[in-house]
Amino acid sequence: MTDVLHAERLTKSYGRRRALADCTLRIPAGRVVGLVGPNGAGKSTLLQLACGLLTPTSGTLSVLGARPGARLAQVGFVAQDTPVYAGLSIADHLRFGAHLNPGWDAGLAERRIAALGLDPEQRAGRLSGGQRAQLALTLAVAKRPQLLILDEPVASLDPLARREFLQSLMEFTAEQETSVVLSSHLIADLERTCDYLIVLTAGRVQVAGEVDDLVGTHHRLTGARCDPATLPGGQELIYAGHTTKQSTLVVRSTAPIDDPAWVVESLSLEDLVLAYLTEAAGRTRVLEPQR
Ligand SMILES: Nc1ncnc2c1ncn2[C@@H]1O[C@H](COP(=O)(O)OP(=O)(O)OP(=O)(O)O)[C@@H](O)[C@H]1O
Repeated sequence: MTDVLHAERLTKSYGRRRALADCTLRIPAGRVVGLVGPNGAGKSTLLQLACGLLTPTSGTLSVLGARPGARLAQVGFVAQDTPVYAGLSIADHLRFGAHLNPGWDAGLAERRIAALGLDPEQRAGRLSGGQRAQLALTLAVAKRPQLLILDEPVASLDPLARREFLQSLMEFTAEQETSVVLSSHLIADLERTCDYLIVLTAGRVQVAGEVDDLVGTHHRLTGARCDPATLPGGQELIYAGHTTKQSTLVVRSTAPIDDPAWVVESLSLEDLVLAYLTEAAGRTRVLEPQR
């Protein structure tokens, strides 16, 4: 199956500001991909490049095997600010969607609006932020796209709506074999939903891969204070934190670690992401004991 997204040395600059730098990335089809990174990491830039809304400064990008924007009928996109037409009703939006999209699923759109308890005659401008996001998501999903790109889709939803939305997204993707790329700061949500993860910091891909592989190959080591430079070759250091007596390391290793000097633990996805983010942020790594 063709990769849904393939980037080679993809770079995007806004004037002198480099938002993405030399990103090389392959996202296989059929995954629900979580894209995480701190504010300003380049997530929206990458998603907008994938939709053809921005053009790369250098490097190449293909989406569903074609240039971005060439297969728009197969790509559903919800931008971070979930834009809708304030003066049009919900029903107008659905009619508009039916008119513009050859694969439109009117039944799905109507069922979703009814399940959300929304009045089809209500103007979009009168919806709450969360309801507006749900309308934008309904429009994207009813296209029955091969690839759904969601830029922080759950940010404005309340906790129950967030859980319900992610649940319906998982059901939809399982039924339709749709690939999804969604950015979020809510790692616990991604842990429940995603089977593929990309961590982006300062415009660079720090790690990308199947969630099960990532969780299986990252380990937390705790032991007497040491110099991480002494780690064996097969262990890639991701994070190191030290007190005067103790070191806590996060390492990536495909081989099991059976050194008796370490207490070895597995990491949750959230801890794994935080290890990359902490390291990339250059946080103080020497933690002296409190006096
Ligand atoms: N239109 C623009 N003009 C100039 N700089 C921009 C523009 N859009 C984004 N940037 C800059 O590019 C960098 C990446 O921004 P981007 O919006 O892609 O990050 P993000 O990871 O989506 O952030 P957030 O989590 O805050 O939404 C930031 O430094 C941002 O200031």
